[in-house]
Parts: sequence; C-alpha cells; structure tokens
Amino acid sequence: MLSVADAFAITQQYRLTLSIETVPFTAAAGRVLREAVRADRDFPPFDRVAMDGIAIRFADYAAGQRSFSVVGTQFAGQPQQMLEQTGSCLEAMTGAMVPAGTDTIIRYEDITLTNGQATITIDDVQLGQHIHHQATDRRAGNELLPVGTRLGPPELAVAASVGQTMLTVSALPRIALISTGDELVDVGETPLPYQIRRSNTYLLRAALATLGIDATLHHIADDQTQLQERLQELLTANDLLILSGGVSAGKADFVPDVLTRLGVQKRFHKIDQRPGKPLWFGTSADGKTVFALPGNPVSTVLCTYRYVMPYLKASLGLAPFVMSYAQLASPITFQPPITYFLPVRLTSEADGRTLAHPLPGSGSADFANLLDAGAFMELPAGQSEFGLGEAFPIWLTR
Ligand SMILES: Nc1nc2c(c(=O)[nH]1)N[C@H]1C(S)=C(S)[C@@H](COP(=O)(O)OP(=O)(O)OC[C@H]3O[C@@H](n4cnc5c(N)ncnc54)[C@H](O)[C@@H]3O)O[C@H]1N2
Ligand code: MOO
Ligand SMILES: [Mg+2]
Repeated sequence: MLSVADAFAITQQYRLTLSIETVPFTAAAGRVLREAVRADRDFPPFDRVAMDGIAIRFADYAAGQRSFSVVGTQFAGQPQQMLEQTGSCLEAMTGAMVPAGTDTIIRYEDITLTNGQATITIDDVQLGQHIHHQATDRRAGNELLPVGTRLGPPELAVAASVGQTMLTVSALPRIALISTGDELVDVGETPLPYQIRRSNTYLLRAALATLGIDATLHHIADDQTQLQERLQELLTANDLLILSGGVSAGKADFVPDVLTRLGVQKRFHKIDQRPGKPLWFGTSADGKTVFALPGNPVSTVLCTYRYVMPYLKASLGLAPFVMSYAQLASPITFQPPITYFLPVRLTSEADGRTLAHPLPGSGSADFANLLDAGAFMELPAGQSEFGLGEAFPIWLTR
C-alpha cells in the first residue's frame, strides 16, 4: 500500500485550474489576489500631525523662546495653513497637515494654555517631534499587496486606503459534497432504528467555509445506476467532488468503480494509515478532481484536514503550507506498521512547549471523541513505541 507521504505528494501534483474574476473589495474577504495592489500616494500622503497640541518653528525654541501666542488652529480635514509670524504658534490636531512654516509639535500635556498664550513646560523638545513624515511607511507606486496575498482584515484596510474599490482575485472552485449510503437520513429527520443522520458532508461544508468556499450538498443512495447518473451531472457542473462513504470492501461500496466508469482516473486507493485507510483520489482528463473519503466520521475528518484542505490551499495559491509540531504528554504504543493519526488534545505550556495529550477514543466511528480532541498527531509508520516528550506533526481539526 501507499505511505502517507507518497499519497500526500500525489495529491499535491494536481491543482484545480481557477479562473480570475474582479469583485467589489467589500466582498473580497478571504479571497486570493491575482493583481498586485500598489500605493496610489505616499503613506502617509503628507507630513501628518501625530499628537494633539501646538505646532511651532523649532528655531524659535532653539533660540530660547518658551512662550508662544496662538494665532489659529489647524484641524484634520482642513487645507494646510501657514504660520506667518516667528515666535507664534498654531494649535494642531492629530491627523492634520503640519502647518507650513512649522516643523515641531508640542503635546497639550507639555504646555500650559492661558489667554491665548502657550507656554512649554518640558525641557526636552526635539526638532520634528510628533510628526509622521510623508512617505515614511510606503512610497507612491510601492507594491503593497503582491499577487497571491490572501485578503484578510489588514489587507482589505490597505486596499480601501488606496481606493481599490474592485479587486482581481481567483474565482472560487465549484465544489459538490456528496454523502452516499442507504442508512443515512437528513438532519431534520427522525432516523429509524437502523438509520443514522448524515454528518460528514456538514463537517466538510464547515471546513470549506473557512476558505470562503460555499460548497453544495448532495446525497445519493447505494445504487449503482443512480450513483452513475448523479455523479455524471455533478462532475459536469463542478471542479471538485468530495464524496463520503462507499469506498471500502463492502457489497454496496460502488464509488470507486462508478468513478472509473465515468472517466475519473484513479491516482490512488488506500493508504497505510489509520484512520482513513480506504481514501480514493482521482482526476479526469478535463481537469476535474475527486476525493472519495471513507465514510467513518473520524476517517472523514482526518482525510479532510490531512489531504483535502492542503490540496485546496495549494490550488487557491495560499502561502506554502507549514507543518506544526507538538510533544507527546504521555507515551503511546501502536503496533501495526502503518501511520497512526492519534486524536490529541493540545495544551500550550508556559515554557513554550505545545503538549499533545492522547485521547485515542474508540476508533474511527467515534466522532464524539473529536469534540474533546481538536487535533491529530501523526505517529509515523515503522515505529511502535512513542515516548513521553517525543515531537511529531499535528493536524488541527478546528
Ligand atoms: N472487509 C473490510 N471492511 C472494511 C474495511 C476493509 O478494509 N475491509 N475498511 C474499514 C475502514 S478502515 C473504513 S474507514 C470503512 C470505510 O467505509 P466506506 O467508505 O465504504 O463507508 P460506508 O461503508 O459507506 O460507511 C462506513 C461507516 O460510516 C458511516 N457514514 C457514512 N457516511 C456518513 C455520513 N455522511 N455521516 C455520518 N456517518 C456516515 C456509515 O453509516 C458507516 O457506519 O470501512 C471499513 N470496513
Ligand atoms: O481507516 Mo478506517 O478509517 O479506520 O475506519
Ligand atoms: Mg463500506
């Protein structure tokens, strides 16, 4: 069978081809930029008052003057004023242009103001203090947001400040999430004794929502004809299908055969791992991708976070994936010579370590256990004793 690393590498050889679209910047949160955003003006665009107070000419202060007559006020949002007379000052507010003829700001806290006369009460005043000089942060024309940037809150604030009402971004992939199985009823229904409510596709939908993707939900019975017809339609209408169930050795596990018949070429089926062994991955000549996830809920969660989400992030062109690690908080034994994804609860210690507390649960159908766990630790194949304090990769599931 296939190792986890090889399976992962195979998925990473493929990418969804996403078109480019232009959207209002107010609708662009979470999207990936396809055209760089540049500064239309300097940052800040003018010498900007950084503290409320008075604006003076430093030469007056240097010549020993400490008391200045106030001849006006420079507010933010007003055109620049001019200080004409030496020895006087203008009051000046944070965010205003530094008045022409002045070069230094003294805070209100550092003066007394009586009868239109401002007197400096501190004895350490520096030329240019409390002025945020034009172009200190960025220059007009500088690239502020390069292609490939994911648009989060600070990026959108920057786009707003340079007047980019429209942004060019990658289109989102069209994704269908498909549960299969005669035992499954929808969430609003009351299951008969031999039925359960479906949950896997809802987990997938919530995970994809964190990437800004709004996937559609579908359900197909364990019937080869229906499966073939519906999957055919869904393949036509989508870039990516994510199925749950029907990929193992059972007499109603039709998914791999049907996908092959529909021209989706199997890239792998089954990985040396627990949970999630029967994962199936395929692509078609016309650029469609299919992940068919094992139905057991814990397997679905693991395959989602270990394979599907990294695949999508790479396709969206998000920042290269960085592996996280933690240390085992207690020893674990696992005999089979395959990779074991151990459910763990993470704690962050005052000395900087992240500890992984094992919560093995009762197997790949025990998804209630994941409420307590919150992450999987990837314990490699070819080792059966995992010691206290040993560090291994972790995969967060929330
Ligand atoms: N003889 C063998 N039997 C099994 C093997 C094997 O290698 N040989 N593999 C086991 C492993 S490992 C897994 S994982 C499961 C995978 O099963 P399938 O992908 O075929 O999934 P189903 O048979 O359809 O369902 C399995 C299980 O999951 C529940 N399920 C399915 N879909 C959902 C859903 N949307 N929401 C909630 N729960 C779901 C389903 O009711 C079943 O209980 O096969 C083992 N068997
Ligand atoms: O690989 Mo299965 O996911 O253990 O139940
Ligand atoms: Mg099955």
